[in-house]
Amino acid sequence: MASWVDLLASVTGAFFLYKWFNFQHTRAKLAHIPTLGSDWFILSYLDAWRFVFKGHFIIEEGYSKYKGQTFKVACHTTESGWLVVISGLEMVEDMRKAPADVLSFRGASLDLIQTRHTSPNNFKATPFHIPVVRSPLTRTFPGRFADVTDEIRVSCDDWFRAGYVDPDFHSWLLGLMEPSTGRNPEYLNIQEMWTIQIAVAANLLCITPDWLKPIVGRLMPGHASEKRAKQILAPLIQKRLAKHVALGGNWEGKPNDLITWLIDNASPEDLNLDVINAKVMLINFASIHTTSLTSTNTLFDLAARPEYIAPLRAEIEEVVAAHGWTKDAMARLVKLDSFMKESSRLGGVATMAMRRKAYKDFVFSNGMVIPQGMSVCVASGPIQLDSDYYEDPMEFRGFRFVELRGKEAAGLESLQHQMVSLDPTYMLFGYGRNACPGRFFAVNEVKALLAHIILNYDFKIPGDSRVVPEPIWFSGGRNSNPTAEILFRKRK
Ligand code: HEM
Repeated sequence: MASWVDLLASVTGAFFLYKWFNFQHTRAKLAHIPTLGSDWFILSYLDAWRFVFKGHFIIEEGYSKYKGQTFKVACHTTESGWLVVISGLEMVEDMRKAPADVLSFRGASLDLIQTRHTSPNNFKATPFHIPVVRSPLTRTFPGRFADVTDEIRVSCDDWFRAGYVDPDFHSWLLGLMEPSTGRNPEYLNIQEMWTIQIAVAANLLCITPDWLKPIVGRLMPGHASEKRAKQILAPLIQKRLAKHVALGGNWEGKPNDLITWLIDNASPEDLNLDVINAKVMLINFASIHTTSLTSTNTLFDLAARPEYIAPLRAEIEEVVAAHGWTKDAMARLVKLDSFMKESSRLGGVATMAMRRKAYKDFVFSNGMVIPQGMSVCVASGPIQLDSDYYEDPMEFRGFRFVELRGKEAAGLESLQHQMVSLDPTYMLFGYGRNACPGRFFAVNEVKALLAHIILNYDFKIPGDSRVVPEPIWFSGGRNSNPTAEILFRKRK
């Protein structure tokens, strides 16, 4: 009779055989695309781990070898285990024009975030949060700009009293617009941690065998956080749902906030507490860390280049004196916009953009084929540092974009060279139909936060250093160094 050891050895052997067969099958499909690293079974698995910690170097190396073409890297966060990287602007345009049912943002995100297991409520629901961000949120915030700046003032006072910066105000702004719940420290902490919990769980799930994922997924702390957030928001959401059902879309005193917009845009199947709560969390997921990283990166770049502080302060003082703390004033802060954009061009939040999954075979105009089931992205980081697109690309020129606007006589209303504009040579917000719908809100929010800090605080890197602390890279994502410090002092 076979012992347990024999049985275990057979199951393990069968599992590896299955993995090996799958690997060979995928390798054959992608044989026409050069590999950066090894395309042998075990070695490519090790390369996928190397990508987690050295992804940005690997993408840079691929770009310098295959600029204008395509290469592939081993990667845990795709279904196939490979990520195809493109680098030519013509190919970027092909991707932009590809229909969503051929190259899918949602397909790539479901793999990347492992949504089926990390947040089943978001997985089951339709993506109705996207039109909510694109339309009512973006339309409403200019008229609510006083709320935005008030929240920034309150948050800055709290942070600097506490002695550290914890940019959390988004939950109140986006999620609730009701200070009693939105400023609830437990809720803010849950929402902030959820983003990290989902990112960690997704990476773990990507290397978990498929049959184990439902079990491992359920054990992840993100589920408990979503449940607790739901308990906190339940009274608010349920009251609104009840009114919506009883009185329809229009009732007296209906608040103009995210929960209302989500309820108004949800289909009948999505109109329930679980889904509305999950959508609030998802929108905060998309906005909290991206916005705080962008603000933090810009602050470090500015603290390391104090010569920019005086001209930026002068611009803010002049514009705010004439136009107050309004959305209109933010549009006039052209130097600050340029500085923020230059900071993101050289740093940003990731070295790749436009990750899509091919739901059908996709053929680029140069004949290159991405087979169905494979994931593809753009080497946006190296493109942003390429001398073909930027003069002296490695030099930090804070007013680079405002000078370009001046040269081309682009008026205030022109989006050209502004941080929100979409451009294949600047992909902080992605490109094409899935480009970030929250970018208008995000840029204005970051600008208002930085303008407030620049006007009200003196700041510097300890020891008057002019060196920006090294960022921490993870799977091609760029995070500010968590041990780095900036010293702040309230201006007299
Ligand atoms: C500086 C801050 C932000 C950055 C750098 C950023 C960046 C991005 C990027 C790169 C994408 C993917 C685009 C693509 O693949 O083409 C994206 C998508 C998205 N962002 Fe943002 N984002 C920011 C702030 C926000 C904010 C504040 C919100 C909400 C108010 C938001 C909501 C979304 C949503 C819902 C999507 C998914 C779009 C879709 O599925 O079509 N983002 N963002």
